[in-house]
Amino acid sequence: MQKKTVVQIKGVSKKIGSKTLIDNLTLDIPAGQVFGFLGPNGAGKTTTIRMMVGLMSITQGDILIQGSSIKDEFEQAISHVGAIVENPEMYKFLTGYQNLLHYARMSPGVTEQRIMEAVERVGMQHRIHDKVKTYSLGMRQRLGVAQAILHKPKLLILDEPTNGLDPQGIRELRDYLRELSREEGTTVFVSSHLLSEMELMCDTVAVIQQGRLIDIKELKSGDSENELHEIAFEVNDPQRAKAIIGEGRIEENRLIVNAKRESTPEINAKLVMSGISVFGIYTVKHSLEDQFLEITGGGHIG
Ligand SMILES: Nc1ncnc2c1ncn2[C@@H]1O[C@H](COP(=O)(O)OP(=O)(O)OP(=O)(O)O)[C@@H](O)[C@H]1O
Repeated sequence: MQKKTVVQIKGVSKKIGSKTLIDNLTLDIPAGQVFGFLGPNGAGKTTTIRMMVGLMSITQGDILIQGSSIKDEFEQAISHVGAIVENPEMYKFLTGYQNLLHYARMSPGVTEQRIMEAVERVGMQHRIHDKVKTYSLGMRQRLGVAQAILHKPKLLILDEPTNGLDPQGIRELRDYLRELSREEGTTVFVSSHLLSEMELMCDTVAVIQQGRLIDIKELKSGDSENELHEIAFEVNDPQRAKAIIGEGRIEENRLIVNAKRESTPEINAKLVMSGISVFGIYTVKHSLEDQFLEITGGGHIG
């Protein structure tokens, strides 16, 4: 079955003066996913997002949202979008709820019931009647997301949502974004320069660098047990170790095997029982991380 597509970025380029910020970017974002947009600082993530929400003009190409062109049918296209691109403006001396009520009055059809539903989606029901000035960064962000989803958009766009959050905050963000995509069928598009966060949050990741799309990867969400890792066994006789295991590659005094983490003890036992001395066992690198570091040159990331 063909996947339904919410966003089609079609051959988009952005030029400012003689500088090409985005270079012929083509990308389909399937419905119902948490889709990651990954790239080092300055790769062009924010520029792309600005074009997706009409904050910046498109030099060449087009972006369709639910089939409507952001260039030619802006009102129609943007009606499907909720976004936090820059920091959302909130009135600090009003409560979270009063802020949402204020926005709801500007969006036709948003009922008080929907406001509370959005509040629950981001887990803010216990603090929603407190003043915004008492909120932590994470809570302000939740309020921003609640505001962005009030009108039940098909697409929620968040630019670097994990910036400034602690690990607990990132976990909570991941949980409610996943729930949002599951419960309301919202497609979530998040940008980040951190692969580790994208891996935890996203179903698919598109990698960009210097304004160009360089890779798209589907991630096996929540299935880390079945993921293959490169596991290195530091041994006295790597040639013989390879013959015993029947696979792997040799690097100096190590045999490196591509295997699930759970098979480590089994491989180790096989080696030891065949008289091989094992001095150390460690996971070399995650393959996606490997690729990402290779592609982006490593130094710029996070
Ligand atoms: N208005 C502008 N005029 C000229 N160059 C710009 C403009 N806006 C952005 N750039 C440049 O375009 C490139 C992409 O910037 P962009 O902000 O989209 O990157 P990013 O991937 O979002 O990175 P970051 O995570 O650092 O925000 C950068 O080199 C930036 O300096």
